[in-house]
Amino acid sequence: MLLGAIADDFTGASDLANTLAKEGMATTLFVGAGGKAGDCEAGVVALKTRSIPAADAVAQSLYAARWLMDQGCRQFLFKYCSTFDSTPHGNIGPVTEALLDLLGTDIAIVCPAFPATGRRIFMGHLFVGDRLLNESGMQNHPLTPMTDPDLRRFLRLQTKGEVGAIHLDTVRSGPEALSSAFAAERQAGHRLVVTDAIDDDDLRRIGKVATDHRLITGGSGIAIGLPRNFRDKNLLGNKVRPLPVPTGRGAVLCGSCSSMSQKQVADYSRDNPHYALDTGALMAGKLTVSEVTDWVLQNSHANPLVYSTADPGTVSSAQAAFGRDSVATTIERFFGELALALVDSGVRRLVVGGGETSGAVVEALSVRSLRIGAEIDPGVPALATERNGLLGLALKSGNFGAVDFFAKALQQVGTA
Ligand SMILES: Nc1ncnc2c1ncn2[C@@H]1O[C@H](COP(=O)(O)OP(=O)(O)O)[C@@H](O)[C@H]1O
Ligand SMILES: O=C(O)[C@H](O)C(=O)COP(=O)(O)O
Repeated sequence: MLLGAIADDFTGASDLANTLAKEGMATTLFVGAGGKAGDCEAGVVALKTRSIPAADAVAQSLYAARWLMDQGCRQFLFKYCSTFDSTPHGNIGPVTEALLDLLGTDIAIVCPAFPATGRRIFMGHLFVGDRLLNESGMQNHPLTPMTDPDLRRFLRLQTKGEVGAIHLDTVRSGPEALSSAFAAERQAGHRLVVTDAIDDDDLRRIGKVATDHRLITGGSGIAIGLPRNFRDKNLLGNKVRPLPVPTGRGAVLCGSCSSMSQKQVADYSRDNPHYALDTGALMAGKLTVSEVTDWVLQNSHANPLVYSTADPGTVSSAQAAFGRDSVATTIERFFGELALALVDSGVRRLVVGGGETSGAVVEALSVRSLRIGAEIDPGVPALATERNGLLGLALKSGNFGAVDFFAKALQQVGTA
């Protein structure tokens, strides 16, 4: 294994694995660290650490990093959300600083840019499309409302040390100038450096200069230029293999409340059976997994949708009534148990919307690794794994995918 990545949620891990596979690295997505790595050139360890206490996120990330070091990795990538999903006391800073210490290195690029999905960084500020982060809808996220687009200022709330910055004009001034800028940041003691990028060429410029950086952090975009560095050193073996195709019934589970997920749920619901989870009934213990499982199986000929997706007002009301963390945990657990019941009842194609939701589903299925297939929409690949036979999955990041994503994904993760 050449490149080892640690992702703070499952859709993000899938998104990064997609980028690395598209750029020609034989990539495996691991559910947690440990066990046999098999024959891959890039390993992405999916964790569910984005919204847990920082100390726990650091411990789990260091365990994963040590496992990747044992697999022989030369370069390490800490992958978080392209919308920098975190909180003022969140985990991106502490995990990055702990990884710098473990890996014995003194600089980490901080670059969540992912232009293919509209995430761009200019003068240290994160844009989603033509909106600043705090006006993009991410300010309404149920767990990590993003209210400050200034990454340097926001990240500094989480770090021990000062946060540096390299702006677009330097990124575009050639490899020597960019290397010198990183050296200057090191000299200034800035171990985390927010680095501008507004298109894929910027990401490839940064990736090329970062060829010897032991640790890099960002969204999946920052990985675009990394496989080329390994190929230029004749380290890649053209090992990418096509994905096996499962056959069987499908279902869609969506716990994401993003603005795009709301559109996707509405679009899919027009032509397919759909079931909206009643959060109040769920919190009162009046809604059971078995009754929803029965409903899905009765409608399984039409690939039904089950969702908790709701508008920000509805989400806020539920959080006020039952507590943010309690609602989140209960809904995630419900989707995990539902997915397990469906797969063990013969469902062979599962499309999941939401990062935390996907983590709950994949962990409930107790699968150890997933293979990466073709990209369905930017940042979302088809995946395959084994549980009672071949299982096709798609783990959709909250705001990723076109409006018709669910129907498209069901067709691309297997056949009916
Ligand atoms: N109707 C709802 N009310 C409150 N919280 C919800 C609701 N539906 C989902 N959630 C919670 O919101 C969070 C959504 O996070 P996630 O699955 O990562 O979606 P995204 O990818 O959009 O960030 C999860 O913890 C989920 O359980
Ligand atoms: O947007 C990204 O970089 C990732 O794919 C991601 O982390 C999305 O997280 P979400 O919770 O699924 O929105």
